[in-house]
Amino acid sequence: MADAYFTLILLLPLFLLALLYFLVRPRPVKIPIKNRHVFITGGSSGIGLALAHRAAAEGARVSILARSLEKLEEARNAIRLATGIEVAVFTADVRDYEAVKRAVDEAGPIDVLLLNHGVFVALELEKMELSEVKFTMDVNLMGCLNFIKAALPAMKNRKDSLPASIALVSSQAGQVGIYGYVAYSASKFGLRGLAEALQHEVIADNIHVSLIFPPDTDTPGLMEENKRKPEVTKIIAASSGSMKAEEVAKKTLDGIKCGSFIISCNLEGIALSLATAGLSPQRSFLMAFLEVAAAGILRIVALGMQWSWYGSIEKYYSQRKGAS
Ligand SMILES: NC(=O)C1=CN([C@@H]2O[C@H](COP(=O)(O)OP(=O)(O)OC[C@H]3O[C@@H](n4cnc5c(N)ncnc54)[C@H](OP(=O)(O)O)[C@@H]3O)[C@@H](O)[C@H]2O)C=CC1
Ligand SMILES: CCCCCCCCCCCCCCCC(=O)[C@@H](N)CO
Repeated sequence: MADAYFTLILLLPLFLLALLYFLVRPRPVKIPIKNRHVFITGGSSGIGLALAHRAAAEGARVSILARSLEKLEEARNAIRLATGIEVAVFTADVRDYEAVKRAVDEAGPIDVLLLNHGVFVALELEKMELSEVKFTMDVNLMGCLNFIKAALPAMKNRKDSLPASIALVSSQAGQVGIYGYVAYSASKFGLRGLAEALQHEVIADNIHVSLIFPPDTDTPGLMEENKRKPEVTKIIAASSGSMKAEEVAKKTLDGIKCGSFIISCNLEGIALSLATAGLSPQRSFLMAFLEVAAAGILRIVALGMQWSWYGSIEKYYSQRKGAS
């Protein structure tokens, strides 16, 4: 009897693995980037610039887009200096559909569309101007919709039969809401709904959607954000440490190349993605296995995180009361 139980406990995970192997959708895919057109928005700074460097070094034909031509040319020079490769630059504000359309038409059909542009201010909603809230939503969310709408027809009509990719840079603050990120989290959570629905619509065209969830990353954008960031936002964000832009760029390109729907960047990020797997698509039966096996325990860890974050918020407010 004890033996039978023992065998069952051993066999159960094997059955589960076998089941998940047949169950996971969409099916696994490999997306090459060498000799293909990789278009990166926000490619003049931070994570986008690191992505452009890396994609160029891996042999892709790279285009970068941002608002400031000056920063774009600086980026182009830096990439030429480091790799000897010439990237194409395009200026547009992602909020302006006509300008985006012109850039996309000029650049030619895209194989890997990397929507990385983004703006962020960490501030309580109460202290933010409504114009800043709208700006965040317009750039981070509408900017991606504008771009996809403009680029999709040519992406669908691409000549080769190779798989293509649309990748969106969200944030760990797009997986869990955090103090100071009411507007930002709204814009980044929005990308998830966008991505899940879009994957349904483009799977038949062999286009694969990825969502990237970086933690705090050392970039010019973060330096700027830190000037006004509430202390408690810093404490909560520190739960996931911080990364270099080059490390995030590596995880991102590796994830895109194997078609991962969700791309986490560090260990905390993997735990966060497992804990928030929900109904998102999963191509890897091994990740699916982890999602199923770890669900219960990760919910307890998540509740522990909230316990500690609410503790920080409580402390922050009692100190502020004491000070005034
Ligand atoms: N750094 C971090 O801690 C984290 C960042 N992220 C996300 O990663 C992405 C990149 O961040 P990061 O590298 O730090 O940002 P940076 O501020 O360093 O760079 C942002 C890039 O986006 C471009 N951009 C901004 N607004 C627009 C616009 N309206 N139209 C076109 N281009 C625009 C900027 O160029 P220009 O100003 O010339 O237009 C620049 O190239 C963002 O989506 C961000 O939300 C996610 C998690 C953590
Ligand atoms: C269940 C397991 C949980 C594991 C730990 C989870 C830790 C979450 C921390 C979230 C940090 C968010 C940083 C946002 C960075 C960002 O986007 C800004 N810098 C703006 O760019």
